[in-house]
Amino acid sequence: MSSVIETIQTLLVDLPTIRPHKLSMTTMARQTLVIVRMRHSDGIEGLGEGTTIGGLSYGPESPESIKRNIDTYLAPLLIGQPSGNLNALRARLERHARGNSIAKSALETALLDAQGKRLGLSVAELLGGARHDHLPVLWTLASGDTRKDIDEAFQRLEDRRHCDFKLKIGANAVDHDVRHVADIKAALGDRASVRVDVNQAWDEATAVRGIAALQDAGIDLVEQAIPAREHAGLVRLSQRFLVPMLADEAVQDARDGLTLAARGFSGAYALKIAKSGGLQGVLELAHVAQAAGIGLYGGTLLEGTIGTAASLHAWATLGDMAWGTEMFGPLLLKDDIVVEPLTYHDFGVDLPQGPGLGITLDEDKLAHYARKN
Ligand SMILES: O=C(O)C[C@H]1C=CC(=O)O1
Ligand SMILES: [Mn+2]
Repeated sequence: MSSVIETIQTLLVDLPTIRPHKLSMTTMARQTLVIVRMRHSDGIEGLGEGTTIGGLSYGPESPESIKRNIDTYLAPLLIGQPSGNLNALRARLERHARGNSIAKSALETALLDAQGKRLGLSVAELLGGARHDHLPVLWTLASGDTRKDIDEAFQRLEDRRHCDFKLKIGANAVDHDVRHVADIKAALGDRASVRVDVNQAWDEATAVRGIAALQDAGIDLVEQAIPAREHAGLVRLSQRFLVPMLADEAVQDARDGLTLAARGFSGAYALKIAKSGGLQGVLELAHVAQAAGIGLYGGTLLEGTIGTAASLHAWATLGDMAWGTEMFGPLLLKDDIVVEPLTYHDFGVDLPQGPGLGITLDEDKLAHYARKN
């Protein structure tokens, strides 16, 4: 008899960050991973992970709601179903549950991990094959202090860990933020690419003023300067400036990608498995972007190793990503819950090898960091 899904366990795992991570909407001192352990009747376990940033300040899903919605609504849709038909399972989740893209991504990751282990293929191989085994990774400077950010950037350059940097801005007045960014760019010069992420903090008039100054300062990319739903404004900004716009919160899935492209947006899309409900959904968005001549960027919701590995398997199947990736999530965390962490070197990260995600849980670490109530 072919395998069926038997149990789905969810765990909240709290890991401290190596330093406060200051975003426009909140400051993170820890990250909460929602870990999914999906057991199948053939004895195989699939691992998945869902994260968000800053509780509810980023989006409508919180770690607690992800866990609760999987336990109460999504897991019962999957339990007892055949393990191997991922397209049917994805359609079933879509038909019976709206939204909840982070929860769905965690589940689809666990399904793919199990299927890969079952067939002896990596997740990238299941998705058609990896075109890369080493992907570039930038680092986010977000200590909130210009001097500290500059020191951090030089350290990463020296260690050959990162040569592209993203600065999180939008929490302060625009002039203050622009000075902060310009000082960092001036210190780094041509040694590094510097980009900014405003996380929707500006209105369009502020964005016009801020982006003009950022462009003069030599910034390479401006991410989500205005609110997610202001597609028309984002199109105007992309047409007004030479510095390219990166759409993040504005594009969740392929449909958003198509709408924005059809309205005349140019620039790049931040791909995130969490926004698109999983690896298949995010690749659909990537293909729309490719068809529209829009650049690709491998994004993160600050996932730990499992979610980061899942994303890497998806990005590895794509051709060149014009803006690389930001799959540094595990490096922002003080500890890990896997036996073998990802390998970061030479300004990037290696695609994990082996069946499924290529990741093994460290049971002791998991037990230590898992929330007890
Ligand atoms: O891009 C975001 O909005 C989310 C995230 C990615 C890197 C980072 O520091 O925050
Ligand atoms: Mn962003």
